Amino acid sequence: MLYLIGLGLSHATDITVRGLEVVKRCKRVYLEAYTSILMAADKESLEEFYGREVILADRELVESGSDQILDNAQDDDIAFLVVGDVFGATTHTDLVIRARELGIKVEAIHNASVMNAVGACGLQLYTFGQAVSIVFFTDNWRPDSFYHKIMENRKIGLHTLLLLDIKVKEPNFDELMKGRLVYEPPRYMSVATCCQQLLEVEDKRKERAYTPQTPCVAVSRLGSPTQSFKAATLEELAEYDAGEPLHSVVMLGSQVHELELEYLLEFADNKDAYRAAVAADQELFTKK
Ligand SMILES: C[S@@+](CC[C@H](N)C(=O)[O-])C[C@H]1O[C@@H](n2cnc3c(N)ncnc32)[C@H](O)[C@@H]1O
Repeated sequence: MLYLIGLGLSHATDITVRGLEVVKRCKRVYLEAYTSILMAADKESLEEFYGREVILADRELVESGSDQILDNAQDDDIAFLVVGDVFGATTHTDLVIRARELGIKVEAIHNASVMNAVGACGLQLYTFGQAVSIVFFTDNWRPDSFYHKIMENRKIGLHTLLLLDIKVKEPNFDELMKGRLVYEPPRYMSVATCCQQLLEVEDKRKERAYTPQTPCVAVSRLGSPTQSFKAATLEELAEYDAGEPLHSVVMLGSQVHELELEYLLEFADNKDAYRAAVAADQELFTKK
């Protein structure tokens, strides 16, 4: 049996009781280590809490070496641990499909995900549209396919959750040219970088999916003791230091309920200015 087990967002102890029982009796335990990180735990603290070895599974192992993970899972119980919820990243549906092809039974043990814990900022989960991923721009690769998804969400009043790029185990190309495989330190996109990239894309496209004054919420280290929210405009967040990773951003939809706004104002430095930005942003789409 392949068990996909969500770990929640922060502490080693955020795993569910059922998840922990399964981890303790599985033959091998893999930790998916490239789509997210726990805010207050790492491989060593998980091993200590579970009382057993945890094998780090990088992107290469999960995407190209899944047969190694699934080896003999027809007979043995294998645990595959995912930070957040098991289906909070699309990659893991591939693993389930591969397991099914091999005749391996699969069971998911769910947990909190950034996709639902983001409700802690005060915006209603029911009024979120498509989530989008924002990847690090490079000198010659500046993808903006997220733009039309934000536009679609905002046209019908929905909020957009922006999930920010994580780069782990990226080879250093200069070293690679010299025939050496050296990895760059991990990089986690910040709120500021995300918002700067969004402003650049709007400046280029000029279709007004959003403006520099569009109200957003910065979401930092959700579920951890240092969790924080900042309600501000896109251009203000482009200058905001959100501290240690992980970060996400929510761009408000063009319809914001009064209760959502009341909740959000707690996180605004200038409540009147934020309220005015929300009102002006709603006008943007009623005129279209
Ligand atoms: C590809 S998603 C993986 C989601 C994960 N499987 C889950 O269910 O929560 C990773 C991105 O989600 C966001 N994220 C995940 N955990 C977060 C947290 N605790 N606080 C803020 N953002 C978080 C970050 O933008 C991060 O780069």
